[in-house]
Amino acid sequence: MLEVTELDIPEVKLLKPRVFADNRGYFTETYNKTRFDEKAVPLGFVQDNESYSKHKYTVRGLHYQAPPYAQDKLVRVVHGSVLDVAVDVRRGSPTYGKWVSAELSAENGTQILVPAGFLHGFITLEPDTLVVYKVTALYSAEADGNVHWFSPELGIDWGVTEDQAVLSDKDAKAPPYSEFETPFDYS
Ligand SMILES: Cc1cn([C@H]2C[C@H](O)[C@@H](COP(=O)(O)OP(=O)(O)O[C@H]3O[C@@H](C)C(=O)[C@@H](O)[C@H]3O)O2)c(=O)[nH]c1=O
Repeated sequence: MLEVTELDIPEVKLLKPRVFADNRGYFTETYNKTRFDEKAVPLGFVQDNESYSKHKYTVRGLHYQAPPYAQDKLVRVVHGSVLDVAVDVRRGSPTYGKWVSAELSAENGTQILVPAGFLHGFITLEPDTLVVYKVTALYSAEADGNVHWFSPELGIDWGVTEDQAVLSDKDAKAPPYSEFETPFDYS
């Protein structure tokens, strides 16, 4: 069983796999290709990632990989919690420049599918947060790009002020959305 719901940008989906609880704890299939392809969208994942963030309010994002290394991402949290954010940057999309967010936690077991053509980022809501995600293209340092997470034009509600966030140097120095030229097209 896999429950799939669409967010306000319908290509961004939330997935909830069935959890089998018993006296020992639980079992769940976090990814089943047949069910995923049937209920969400057929995709070929080629890399699994894990990131650990020590502090509450660590922000990672907003990131993308330009074509031909564009990545669809299937993201979940195995310890702690995050607010996960996806921004539509597909030129010509009816929801271009719009963002959606969802809370992912170890407790709710919710996964988010962030398609290629979106900026992606998250803020940890607890210390010791472990995020794991599958992607459909291999990492490419050359194709890697970022946009400043607190760009005012985007108006993302991160639930914090800018000075509260813990960031990498790269993300702190990221160009604002006003300078971003999207490499993605809507099709
Ligand atoms: C993302 C990535 C990074 N790296 C290396 C590059 C760098 O030296 C180190 C840390 O990379 P970063 O600072 O970019 O890691 P991080 O800020 O966690 O980047 C990630 O953020 C989230 C929000 C995403 O959506 C991911 O696609 C990815 O961009 O790991 C890889 O070797 N493979 C990868 O796939």
